Amino acid sequence: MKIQKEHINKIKDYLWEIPTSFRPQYMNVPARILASETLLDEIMEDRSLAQLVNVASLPGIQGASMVMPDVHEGYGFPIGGVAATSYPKGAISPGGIGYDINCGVRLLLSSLNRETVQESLGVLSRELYNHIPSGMGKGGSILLSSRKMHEVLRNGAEWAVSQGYAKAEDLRFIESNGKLEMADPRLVSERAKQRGKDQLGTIGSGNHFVEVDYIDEIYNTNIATAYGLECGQVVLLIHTGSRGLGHQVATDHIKIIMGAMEKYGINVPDRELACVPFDSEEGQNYFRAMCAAANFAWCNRELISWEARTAWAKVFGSEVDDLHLMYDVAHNIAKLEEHSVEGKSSLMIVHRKGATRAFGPGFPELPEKYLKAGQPVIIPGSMGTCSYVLAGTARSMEITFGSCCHGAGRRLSRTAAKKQVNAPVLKEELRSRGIYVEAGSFKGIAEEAPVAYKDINEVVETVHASGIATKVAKLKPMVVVKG
Ligand SMILES: Nc1nc2c(ncn2[C@@H]2O[C@H](COP(=O)(O)O)[C@@H](O)[C@H]2O)c(=O)[nH]1
Ligand SMILES: [Mn+2]
Ligand SMILES: [Mn+2]
Repeated sequence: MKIQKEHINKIKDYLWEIPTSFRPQYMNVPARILASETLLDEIMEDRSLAQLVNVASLPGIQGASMVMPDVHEGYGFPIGGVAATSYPKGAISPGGIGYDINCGVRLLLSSLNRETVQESLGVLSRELYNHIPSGMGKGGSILLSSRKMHEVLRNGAEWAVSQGYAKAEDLRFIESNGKLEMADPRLVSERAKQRGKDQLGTIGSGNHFVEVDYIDEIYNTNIATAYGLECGQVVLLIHTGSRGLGHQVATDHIKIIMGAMEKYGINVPDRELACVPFDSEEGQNYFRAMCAAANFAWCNRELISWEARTAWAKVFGSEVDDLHLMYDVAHNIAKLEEHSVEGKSSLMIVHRKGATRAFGPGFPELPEKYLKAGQPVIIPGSMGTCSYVLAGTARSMEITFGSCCHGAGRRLSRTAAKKQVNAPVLKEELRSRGIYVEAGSFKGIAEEAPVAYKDINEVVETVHASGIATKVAKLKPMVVVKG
């Protein structure tokens, strides 16, 4: 089914809708798109909107099936999608979370400024590359026994603190404090545990990275001050998830859930939307395993922070107590949250797949110094353009179930990017612009070239103008370590 422009109604600036009358036989709610006119044209080039319409058929879906402006097609659900289902009988669908459970980003702040680090960038890029294992299947220095694996899966980032890899203060600056209480390590298969046992502290390949940026522009001084951001300040951005462990959890449970659908009489237009009632045995088993994998990812980003802090101290001196965690937020996850649809508030299962939580001011989980500002929303762009920090708003609660975009979003497939991009030339070009790239392969650089991604400025303008998040600061890259 190809979605054409005539199927889409404009609701207001930046908000579009495909009504249920488009596919009344299976759409339970309308499908909504948050995009500028330009981005909408780009979005229509792949299967994202057909997938968005399919998601509207999920049992128990509430309000609307939604996509953010960075949307592109994914496994069953589009990447950049949000779907909230009713608790406890609505659907839980692993495809709505993605294979890299709790892929996410964190931002750490240094006390150094752009000029101070300029001379050290070459050394810094090599030290970060040497301290942080990257690349497909690359293991780290920690080998988890099965007892320790259970502790990590149960306790998330807290485990890293308990072992002396991080200070307890980090935990306050992580979504859900880096730990989902419903995690049950017994529901994570032996195969998944085997895959993950040497993967803590590793970034993996492709789209994942560790990046040194400087703050190029501040848009909202009050919020920037609350977050501790200043113009010219050097910061570190980490993007990765739950590695092979999370992938195996998704693989195992998708198979189980596909097999169980018939029992619950569930029919969806695409097998990749496989789902079961949240309160079913299979639904609970997946959710609790997903929580465990999410905990593994938070612990992973904490361990990578430890490696980065070690490299940092080696380059800038151990007396510099630096790289304080500003915030860590997931973009592939399902959470139980209270939301309101047509004035009625209730508990929902919010699937965010390539979408960032963006809760507004006053959200009690936030550290006190962010309470007035709202939750930090960290949006990476690409290795050659820029990234952004935004703040969640009350408006996001009204229109996107407290969610925002998670990046620029792909516009070229990996294969197409490899055909178009000459990686050695790109690496040199970035170097001439002051950006040091360290990567395991030229193939990885080509796949992740800036041209492979949409215009991050346009994506961020869209979420800012639609009111779901407020622009706070723009970051520009100086060092990029890629898998
Ligand atoms: N600052 C950087 N941003 C990057 C880089 N490579 C990718 N990206 C952006 O991250 C998001 C994450 O998307 P995901 O779906 O892979 O989780 C992506 O949309 C890009 O905009 C980079 O090297 N640096
Ligand atoms: Mn990601
Ligand atoms: Mn990922």
